[in-house]
Amino acid sequence: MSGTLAFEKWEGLGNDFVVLDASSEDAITPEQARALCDRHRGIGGDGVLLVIGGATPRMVVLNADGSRPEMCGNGLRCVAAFLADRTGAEGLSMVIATDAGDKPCAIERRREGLYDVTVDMGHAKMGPRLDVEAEGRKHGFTTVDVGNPHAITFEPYAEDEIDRVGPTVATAPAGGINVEFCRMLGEGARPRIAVTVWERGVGRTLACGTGACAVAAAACEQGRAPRGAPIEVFLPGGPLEITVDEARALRMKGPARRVFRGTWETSFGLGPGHTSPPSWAGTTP
Ligand SMILES: N[C@@H](CCC[C@H](N)C(=O)O)C(=O)O
Repeated sequence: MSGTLAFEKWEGLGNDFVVLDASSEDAITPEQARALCDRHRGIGGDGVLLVIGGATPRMVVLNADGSRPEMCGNGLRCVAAFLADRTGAEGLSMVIATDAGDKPCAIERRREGLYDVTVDMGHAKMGPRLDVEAEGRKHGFTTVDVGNPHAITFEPYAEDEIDRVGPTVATAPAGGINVEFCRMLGEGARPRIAVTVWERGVGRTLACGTGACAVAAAACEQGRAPRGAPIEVFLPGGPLEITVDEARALRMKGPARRVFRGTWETSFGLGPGHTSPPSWAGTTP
């Protein structure tokens, strides 16, 4: 079966997604998500974001490997901007439902197709220490759940070591985990943290919004950063501003940008819940 798939491509700090209007959660299969994310034979992306309309719109995330995580911070900013983009409003607030709960978002339009989005990400939950054997030694990680799971280290790691240790840690616990390798750049009143991410179901990405939140929460917990003040988390794709309050409530602020719109002549067929609204099919900005 073949069909035409209308999509938008969005990115937040280089964490990039194929965004699709959908009328149900099973609009595409894991295999189709893998095909869409393929950087050589598909559109290319770190994941697919299904946007299911309704009084409270819903985001469903599929990683590039077709697995379904509970949450995606950069993806949520992209979905909020995708929805705001259609209204033409300069500023807008909305709640978006996710598998990790409802997330209030405030969207400001910077210019055509470029938005700043602030999200109340919910509360961080500190988890048990994770020890993983790799490269002949034990690697210790702090675990933090921000809707999806993260393993965090502030130990120094070389770039090539991250590529070897990252995948081992990401697949160590049942269900997998996202991995963040961190370095404090500045402490005190204006803390800054450099982070390299190895994402579950994707691999190295240029940024991870939930990862930045988890890192900020771990830094506060370990006394590396103060609560209640913005923490700058520098990812390879750029900075995110994260605030962690006394109750571990998280706020994330960062950009979301539409890269292009298009249609894809598919050869794999679409799931029963997929919709291609003619209003935005086939246009390129
Ligand atoms: N890049 C995302 C996280 C996407 C999901 C993650 N790979 C997982 O499996 O939990 C973000 O910006 O948060």
